[in-house]
Amino acid sequence: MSSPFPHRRMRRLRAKDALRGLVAEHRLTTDDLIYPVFVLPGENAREAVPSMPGVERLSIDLLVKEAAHWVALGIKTIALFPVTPMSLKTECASEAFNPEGLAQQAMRALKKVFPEVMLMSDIALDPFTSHGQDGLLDETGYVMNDETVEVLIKQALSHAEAGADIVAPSDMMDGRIGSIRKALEEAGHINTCIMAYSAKYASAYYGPFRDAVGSAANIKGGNKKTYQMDPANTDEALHEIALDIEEGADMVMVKPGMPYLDVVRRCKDEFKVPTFAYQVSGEYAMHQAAFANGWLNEEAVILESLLAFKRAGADGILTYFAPKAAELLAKQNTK
Ligand SMILES: NCc1[nH]cc(CCC(=O)O)c1CC(=O)O
Ligand SMILES: [Mg+2]
Repeated sequence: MSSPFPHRRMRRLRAKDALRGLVAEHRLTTDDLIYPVFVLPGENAREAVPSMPGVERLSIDLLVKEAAHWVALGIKTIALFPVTPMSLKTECASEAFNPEGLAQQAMRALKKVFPEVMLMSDIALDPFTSHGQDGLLDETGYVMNDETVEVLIKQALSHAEAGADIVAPSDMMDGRIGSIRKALEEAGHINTCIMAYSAKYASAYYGPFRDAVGSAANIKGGNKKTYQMDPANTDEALHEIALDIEEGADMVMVKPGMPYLDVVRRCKDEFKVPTFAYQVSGEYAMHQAAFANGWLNEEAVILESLLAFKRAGADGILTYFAPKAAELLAKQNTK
């Protein structure tokens, strides 16, 4: 057999924009984006997050104002993360299910003005515990599973009542998806979706987020390794995901994102369910640092980084770049 050259020229299909477009296997659109935002108490409050340049924490009034811009850009889902004052944090995290809590109020305010925008809410106790862990502690400092799940159920119900379209448990307690699903059904919230943070790793990439919500300083024990996953494992991720699907998750998530795209791919191949990934705060921070130094081209790298998630099998991406990416996509489409 002679060599296939020159009949098979891989470069042939790369010669023109239109050809490349024709054979592109994956595409990023604004439909794929979920925008995580931080909510402050009070009014007319706007605070930068030093470790996340370009990200601002906003009080509800400003959040509603800014949301008009995001909606105009085509963003359809917003994930809310409340910043709880230290004075409201307790051992038992009861602020988590306060119907007048910050997340609950923010959801009602946004729903009123933008009924078509989907609201996703974080189910976990870390913004509300005085010790910064995602659950209730026993006397040794261990996060108690079943006791924590009882509180998560109340939190999820209060979010559904406040208008959450998607509740997203990010706590990594065992059995919480099944318990929350059952409670939602019993309360008549049959169409509230659950996006499970199923394969959530004990990652050092969450640092800037913990600055943003003010839980960094107070994490007792310093890490979350007794409930979040070991970065060494992937078979375990599939086991976690299988359980969450069985318990009633509508969508599953892998987190962090870029360093864990192998897990996204394995998840999609194995389960074929709606699969999401979170490009977390640390990933955002390192990109921004490189952009600020002129080391990477901001526009090209943002779109490439997000397209990589699609290629790995993600159906959507939580990203702090969402508005910027939407802007870039709009620009691309009018070219
Ligand atoms: N359970 C809370 C939660 N929900 C999302 C993130 C991280 C998001 C990010 O880093 O952007 C965290 C932090 C943590 O688990 O410590
Ligand atoms: Mg699990």
